[in-house]
Amino acid sequence: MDETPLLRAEGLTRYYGARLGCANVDLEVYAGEVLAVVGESGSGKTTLLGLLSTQLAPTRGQITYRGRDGQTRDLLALSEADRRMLLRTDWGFIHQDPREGLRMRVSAGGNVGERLMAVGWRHYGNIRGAAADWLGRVEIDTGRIDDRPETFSGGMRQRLQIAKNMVTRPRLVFMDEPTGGLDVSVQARLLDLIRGLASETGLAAIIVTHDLAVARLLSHRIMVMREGRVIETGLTDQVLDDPRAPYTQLLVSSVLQG
Ligand SMILES: Nc1ncnc2c1ncn2[C@@H]1O[C@H](COP(=O)(O)OP(=O)(O)OP(=O)(O)O)[C@@H](O)[C@H]1O
Repeated sequence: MDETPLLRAEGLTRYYGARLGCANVDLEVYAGEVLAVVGESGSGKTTLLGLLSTQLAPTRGQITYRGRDGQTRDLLALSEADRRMLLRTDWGFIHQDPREGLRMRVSAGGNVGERLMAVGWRHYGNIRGAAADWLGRVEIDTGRIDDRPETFSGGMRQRLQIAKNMVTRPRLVFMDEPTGGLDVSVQARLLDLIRGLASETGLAAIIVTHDLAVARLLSHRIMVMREGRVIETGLTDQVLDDPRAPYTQLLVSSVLQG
């Protein structure tokens, strides 16, 4: 692993008026590492993901990112155009609801191809070839390349959203409950797929989930949040097998009982 983190946040704090979203979050993510952010509803996970991906402005705090050129930059000082470029190339964002990450009336191939065109690909045959390749990798029949995602099942839509994000070979992917709202059997397949892609491509990922089983399966490190604050952080197996904070103990045991 590279010694400089890919992404580093210090003291990240966000208030919505008087209501706290999250407070004083410090974190680092290294290349090839999957970090899970877990916590109950309202603990600040989505807020944190929004802040880290620069879609939400912090009240306080700093975020730096190491680009492909090896330079570490202050994310909050980037121009809007540079931020947008990062989101299209170096980063991916997998929404819980695939409809937020896809254009439902554009063909599956068009959805994937669009992202390549945004980074300058022009040759139709190459774009279609890359789209077909990625559909295959996420186990969507390439015969469906001209179909719209509105004709796809929930699991297929989510796999298409993943293909769309992965086609530009991002270095960091943000995922917000990527398997939420899907049947358990569909979830299991999707988790396998994400795990395979992450280890194959050396991708770094920050995954927000309330599901400890998802965190266990996908992440190397875990961060537990409660009421906007980080309660505990560490290696996933260590934290889940031997939680230190009483709150984490409660979280882990309630899952075991459930
Ligand atoms: N747009 C907003 N305006 C006002 N308060 C907000 C807004 N978004 C989030 N909050 C508040 O910030 C806190 C953290 O919410 P957040 O959505 O980040 O939690 P979460 O852990 O992602 O929850 P969930 O799992 O339900 O999505 C909550 O108290 C929430 O009410």
